[in-house]
Amino acid sequence: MLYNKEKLKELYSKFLKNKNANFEYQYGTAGFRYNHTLLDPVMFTTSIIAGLRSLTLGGKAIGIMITASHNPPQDNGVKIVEPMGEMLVESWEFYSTQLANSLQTFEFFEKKLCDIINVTVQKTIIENSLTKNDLKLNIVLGKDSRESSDRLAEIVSTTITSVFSNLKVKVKDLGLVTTPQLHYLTRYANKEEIDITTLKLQSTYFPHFKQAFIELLKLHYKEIDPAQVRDYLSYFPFGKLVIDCANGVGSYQFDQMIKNDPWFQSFVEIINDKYLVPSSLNVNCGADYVKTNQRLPENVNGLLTQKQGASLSNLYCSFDGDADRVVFYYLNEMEPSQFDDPHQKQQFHLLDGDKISTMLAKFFHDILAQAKISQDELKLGVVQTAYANGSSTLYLKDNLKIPASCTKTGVKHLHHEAVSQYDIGVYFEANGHGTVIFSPKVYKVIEAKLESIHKSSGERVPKEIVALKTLKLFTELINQSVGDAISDMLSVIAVLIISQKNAEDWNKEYKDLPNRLIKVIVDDRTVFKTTNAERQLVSPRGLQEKIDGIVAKYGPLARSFVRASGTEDAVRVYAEAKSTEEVEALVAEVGELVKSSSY
Ligand SMILES: CC(=O)N[C@H]1[C@@H](OP(=O)(O)O)O[C@H](CO)[C@@H](O)[C@@H]1O
Ligand SMILES: [Mg+2]
Repeated sequence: MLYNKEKLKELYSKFLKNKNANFEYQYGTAGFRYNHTLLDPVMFTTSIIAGLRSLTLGGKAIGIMITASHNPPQDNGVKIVEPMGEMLVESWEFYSTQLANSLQTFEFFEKKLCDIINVTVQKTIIENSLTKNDLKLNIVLGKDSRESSDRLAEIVSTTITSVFSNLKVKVKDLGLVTTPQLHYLTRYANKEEIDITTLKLQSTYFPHFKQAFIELLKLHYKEIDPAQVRDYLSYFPFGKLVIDCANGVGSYQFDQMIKNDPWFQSFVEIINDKYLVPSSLNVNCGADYVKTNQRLPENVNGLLTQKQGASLSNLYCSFDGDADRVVFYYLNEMEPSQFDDPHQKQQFHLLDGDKISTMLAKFFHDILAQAKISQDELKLGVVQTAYANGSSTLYLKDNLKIPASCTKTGVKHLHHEAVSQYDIGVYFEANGHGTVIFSPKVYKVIEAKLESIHKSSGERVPKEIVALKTLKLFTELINQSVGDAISDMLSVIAVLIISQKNAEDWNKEYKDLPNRLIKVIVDDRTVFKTTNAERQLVSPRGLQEKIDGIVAKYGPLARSFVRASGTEDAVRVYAEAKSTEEVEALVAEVGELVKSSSY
């Protein structure tokens, strides 16, 4: 038998004590995510599923992350990470949901477990003629800073080690890590085929990203003595980089990354870093707060920093609770004393996920041109969702002539589109969650070009070489497995420094249409079904026509759509229009329509 039946039964009783019999769990966009009091049973079943996934893949390391990202402090959640750092495959999301909802009696639960084992691990055993001795199970575990995270992590470790005590089991508990760090280390363990118990951020994640960032600066500012890293500061087109860490794990981890590095410390200021006070997580701060409310988080002081005798504006960014999202912003250059209200909107400029993706796309577009690589050789494209600002899509298509696709919400959809459609696929949700992926062809083209330049007549072609090396270093600086606030932040500032642009230059590329996103609570959100990358409702019947009728009143630039959230019990209404007044009126009208419909 693969599992220890006695232990399974014991833990079943232990973790099901607080089970709410009528509650239906769903592995959604971001795994299971609920109020923490509902999570003990689902932690138990999800740990078993993760264990089976590892066994099915011949002992490949599987990640488990305990987090509820930007949700309020009382929530928590769990998601499973595939060996190469990707999100769990869809068929296994289904098994996870099935097992979590089969807890009525122990017999029923065990039967369901055996059914899942039969179609998964058992197949691997037969196909590879394995014996029990060959079966290995490796789990890499991480958690965010919520109060309930310790308890939930304990359930995972206990379940894995007890239920599979008959097999060769290893669980590496990384403790407090960001979601992307967990993805990165899971991928690293499998790529390098190393014993998971030896995994350390200090020797992998931190040096990797720091190194790529510094190498990029050295490549572009050769005239400076590379030993004098401090000198590069004079090339920074902003004063300080102020990072709002949402009082979450990002503050702990970024602090670890730079703590022995006076150079990084000299241009970074971390605010909202109270990860040891879990009740403050995401409260009036963090990427979701800043993006949704389009205002500053708490604790931003001072707009300018004195550098080399000049006053330079600071650049700000906000991570979310598990540091897989980042948004940037800046303030007009005014002394703090001139502000009546530090939250005045007119002085606040948001640079969200759309601004990040368009900036990166433009940068890679220019780099490819400098490296003399055509669009036929390497296809560059951007993936967005319906929430992308209409101006960003027009800017990509009309100004930059870069293809842009639209997918359903949830990074797994964007990731899939980026991988299948493009060689360099830039994908970001408007909320700042995203990354860039580079196909194997990118690496081949870079190497082939570098080699042919070196061979050809000995003549140096510096601009082309610098462009090729820049591209190569960005494949390192970007965490390709998943959106990563730390890696994305370093990539953005690297682009700003290399192109010598400040936040205002960046923002000027296109002007966002005023937009608004609201939540409407309805009796049953599952009746809201969509098509066309979630931009149109097919159910409830007739509602889309009514929405179209309202939108038509607001002119050609106006847009509004309605969809059920995958992470909250609510329906989301998004609107954009040519003025703030119009967008407020439009979103209110569509919101009222949804609310007043008797669903
Ligand atoms: C409008 C919006 O921001 N939706 C978010 C939110 O999904 P919903 O399905 O809309 O609840 O959480 C997801 C997971 O973090 C994220 O991928 C997505 O972008
Ligand atoms: Mg997150």
